Amino acid sequence: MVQAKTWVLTRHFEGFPKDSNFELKLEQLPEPKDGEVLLEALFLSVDPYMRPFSRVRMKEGEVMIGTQVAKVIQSINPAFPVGCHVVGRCGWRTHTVSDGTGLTCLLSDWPQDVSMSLALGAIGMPGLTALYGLEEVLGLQAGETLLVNAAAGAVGSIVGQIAKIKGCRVVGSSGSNGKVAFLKELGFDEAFNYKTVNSLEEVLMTAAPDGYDCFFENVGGLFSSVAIPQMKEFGRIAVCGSISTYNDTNPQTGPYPHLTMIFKQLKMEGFMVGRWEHKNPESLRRLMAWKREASTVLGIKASLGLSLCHHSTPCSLSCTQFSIDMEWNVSTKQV
Ligand SMILES: NC(=O)C1=CN([C@@H]2O[C@H](COP(=O)(O)OP(=O)(O)OC[C@H]3O[C@@H](n4cnc5c(N)ncnc54)[C@H](OP(=O)(O)O)[C@@H]3O)[C@@H](O)[C@H]2O)C=CC1
Ligand SMILES: CCCCC/C=C\CC(=O)/C=C/C=C/C=C/[C@@H](O)CCCC(=O)O
Repeated sequence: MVQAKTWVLTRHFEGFPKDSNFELKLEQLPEPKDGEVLLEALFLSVDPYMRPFSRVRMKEGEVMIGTQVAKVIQSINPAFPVGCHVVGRCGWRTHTVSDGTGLTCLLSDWPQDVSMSLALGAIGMPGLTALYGLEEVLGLQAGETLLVNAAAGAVGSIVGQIAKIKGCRVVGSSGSNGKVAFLKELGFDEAFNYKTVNSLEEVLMTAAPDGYDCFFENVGGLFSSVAIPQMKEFGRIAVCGSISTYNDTNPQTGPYPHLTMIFKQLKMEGFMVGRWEHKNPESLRRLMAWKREASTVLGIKASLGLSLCHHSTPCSLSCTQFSIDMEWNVSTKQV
């Protein structure tokens, strides 16, 4: 009988998540029955969406939500034979008995020299979010100028790279000089540290004096208020995330964008990556093809072992994220 280690959300987050929000619990798993598989987690994902999602979708005492790459170690389900690798919404746990619901096999020809951790990053949900935001929401065209914030993150870094592949001019913001250097390495035309600039407005204007055709919005709040007036007439904004507001205990208020949106005739559309799930198999192949065409393109490791920022491990960019070490100790310090 297998014993799973699970991380349980003991208390809903108030402000920034803390170690004390979680408790390690052991769970005896039953033997898999007909149609079931036993999974062993290899890579675990931590994404910003878990903060707002957990608040509305979870009860205290439940295993923390999250996606993982897992290996099938026992199977009575022909769709998932022993040894195959899957992506599944199993939550923060080492082992899972699953009837196959919500499991997706990794691309059958996943190359040996590409870490499967990318199935949680560039060639997984964050990569798909970048692709759909650019193609389905913004309809980004060659020659256009794109702004993306949280640009060194799992989504933003792919947004910038795909936009460059499409022949666009890309401006990205991030919160450290190390991340700015990383964005330059990825081929961003302009990158700046929003925490140290004297004037966000000035730096956005200097980076794109004629304004922005498209804005891939990950941050919300103050950044958004300053960026929206920098759009060109008929500019398009894809609202992917609002990470600067997820830990707020009191909602942020204005300035509100309505007047700028009217005068500049802007389009702003929120989206969730799941809207285009039917396109995922083909889209994942496209992301993998880009990754294979040029080793630097989309070459960001999602996570190694169970360390959970989306850069390489150890992360040289000082991301403040959750991490869970190989002994399954959870921590919210920098990784
Ligand atoms: N709509 C959808 O379907 C999806 C939306 N998302 C959203 O996309 C966004 C990016 O996600 P992802 O790339 O996975 O995230 P990552 O965890 O990879 O990166 C997040 C980065 O956001 C920046 N950030 C954090 N707090 C703040 C803040 N208060 N103000 C400004 N920036 C901040 C930090 O970078 P820095 O140091 O540069 O500030 C941080 O590293 C999130 O908003 C997420 O919710 C993600 C997946 C799907
Ligand atoms: C309920 C409030 C939602 C607010 C939206 C917040 C942020 C946007 C965002 O980050 C959306 C992310 C979507 C991620 C989807 C992930 C799926 O692949 C799996 C999620 C299901 C799960 O983990 O159980």
